[in-house]
Amino acid sequence: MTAVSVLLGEGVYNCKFFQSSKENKVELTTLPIDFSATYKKVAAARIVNSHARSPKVENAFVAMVANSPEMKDLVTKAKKLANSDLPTLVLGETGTGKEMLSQAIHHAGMRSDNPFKAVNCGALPESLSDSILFGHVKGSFTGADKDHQGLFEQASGGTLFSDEVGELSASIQVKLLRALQEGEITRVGDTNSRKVDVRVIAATHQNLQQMVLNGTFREDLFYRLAVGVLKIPALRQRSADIESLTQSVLMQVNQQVSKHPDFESKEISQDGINFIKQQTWPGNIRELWNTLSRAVLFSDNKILQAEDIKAALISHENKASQPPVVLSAEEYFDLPQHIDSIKRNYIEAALKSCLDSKTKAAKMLCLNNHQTLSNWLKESS
Ligand SMILES: Nc1ncnc2c1ncn2[C@@H]1O[C@H](COP(=O)(O)OP(=O)(O)OP(=O)(O)O)[C@@H](O)[C@H]1O
Repeated sequence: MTAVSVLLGEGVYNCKFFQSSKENKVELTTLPIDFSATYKKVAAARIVNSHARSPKVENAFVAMVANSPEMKDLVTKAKKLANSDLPTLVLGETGTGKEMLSQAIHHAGMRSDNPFKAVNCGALPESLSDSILFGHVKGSFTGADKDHQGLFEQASGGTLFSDEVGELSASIQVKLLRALQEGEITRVGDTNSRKVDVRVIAATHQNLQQMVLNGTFREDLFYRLAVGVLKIPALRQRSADIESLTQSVLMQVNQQVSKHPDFESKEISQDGINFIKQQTWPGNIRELWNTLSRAVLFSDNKILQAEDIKAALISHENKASQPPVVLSAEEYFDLPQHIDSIKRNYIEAALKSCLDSKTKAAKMLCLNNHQTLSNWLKESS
């Protein structure tokens, strides 16, 4: 009779099989089944799922309000991704919580003891982006008076959150691809490359797939980044979150201003919450946060009412400042030209205050991306 026994090796899946018989005693044997291929996926799924419910993971996500079915589903996926160490792409409009979600993934995962570094690729000065991301060696350019570690090296063992990844120039896209593919970077001016072990979580409010089609974003980089994809819904698409988000943000705003000598903790009425629910919030949770901060600061009411929120809304103020339009029946008014001139004025003002950063100016004007801003500018000139 032949008995087969399984001996577990160092890893969970390293198995050796022995068979014993009177004739041959005990000998190493092979089985016509690839156990590791069959059970590895099941075991891995079990590990990821049990990890996804651990206290460490729950703590990492505790501050994220997620009551709506869309957000619950998203957070469940994010918890699984946290332990997978896969490159992750977080999509969502401005202010929806892309950085907060990425931080939670980092803190829930196995890299949590190492740094979380964040970079806004849209705000990187063209001439320094290479050095900021990948570092430089002394003397590589004017002002490089000592060796400098880039963010990739600073995030060693941890996570690099690359916000507005669609803004990276073609040459930096190539270097990022190499860092992801080979795990290697080269400092500016260096002849040797260095190994890096960094998880990249990229984020964007842009349509990267469209950018791939337009030829402005590398297809190979897109597929490298878009392994785990998480799309955060806009605030107006998750009304079930608005009340708890409002309460959570209000609590944090109260905490922030609590050191002020005249501080009085504020609450919000149901009427105030209903008003918040009716707004479209193009700036999402960040806009809600800023609006509530202004309302807490300016209102004399201990319980914030709808009119307090209305008064604190920037967009409402803008609308209120428009004069009423009066036109007579025989009058002609060139509305397209008027709209063009409004567009041009606002874009120029935004570019000026954002020091010519098209991405920031587009964000300021609640446009989808810098390309929309460029198109509008071209059309209105
Ligand atoms: N689900 C949430 N629960 C509680 N607070 C949130 C949530 N999502 C976002 N916030 C808060 O909203 C603000 C904006 O979030 P965050 O900076 O992560 O957005 P973002 O999408 O990365 O913005 P941007 O596109 O401008 O970079 C932060 O103050 C954050 O703490």
